[in-house]
Amino acid sequence: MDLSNYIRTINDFPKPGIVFKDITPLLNSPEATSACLEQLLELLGDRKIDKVVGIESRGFFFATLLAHKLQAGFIPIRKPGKLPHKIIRRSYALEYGDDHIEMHEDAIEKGDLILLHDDVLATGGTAKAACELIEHLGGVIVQCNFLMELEFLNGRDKIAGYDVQSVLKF
Ligand SMILES: O=P(O)(O)OC[C@H]1O[C@H](OP(=O)(O)OP(=O)(O)O)[C@H](O)[C@@H]1O
Ligand SMILES: Nc1ncnc2[nH]cnc12
Repeated sequence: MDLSNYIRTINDFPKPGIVFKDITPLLNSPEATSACLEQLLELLGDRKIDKVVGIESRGFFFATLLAHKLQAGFIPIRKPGKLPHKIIRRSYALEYGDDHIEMHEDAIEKGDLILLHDDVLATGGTAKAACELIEHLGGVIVQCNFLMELEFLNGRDKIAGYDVQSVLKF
C-alpha cells in the first residue's frame, strides 16, 4: 500500500507559503492506519522500549498505538499549560512560529528506553526540544520516528546522532 496516497497537500496553510501535509485521510482509513503502524514498528525492529513519548497533538495518534503494540508506557509532551502536575519545559522554533513544549517531570525514570514519535519532522525544532526534555529526565532515546519527513527542511540535521526514521519522505 502506498501511504503517500493518504496524505493530502494543502497549500498556504496555516500561513501563506507553507505546504501543509494533512494526515487526516490516512487516519480516516483503518487499512492505511494499520499499514502505517506496521511500518513504524518495522522501522524500530526488535529493540526494547519502556516508554513511547508522543508530541501533541498529531503525534498522539500513532504514539498511543505504538505504545499499546509495544506494551510500553505512553508519555505525552504537551503544549504550554495543559499538564496538571510538575513540569519541565523547552522552547523551540516551528516552520510557522515559536512555541513551548512541556512534560511531567516524573514521567521518565532514569535509564528508561524511549521511542520518540511525531507525525511530521519538518525543521526538527520540536523533535530537538523533545529530545532535550527526555534526556534531561534521564531517558535513553532508542529511536525518533515519524510518519513523514519534509526533507527540504533538513530537520534530521537538528537531531543528528539519534536513530531518525520516517515512513514517508517528501
Ligand atoms: O519539525 P518542526 O518544524 O518542529 O515541525 C514539526 C511539528 O509541527 C507540527 O505540530 P504543530 O505545532 O503544528 O501542532 P499540532 O500537532 O498540534 O497540529 C507537527 O505535528 C510536529 O509536531
Ligand atoms: N508543512 C507541514 N505540514 C504538516 N505538518 C507540519 N508541521 C510542520 N510543518 C508542517
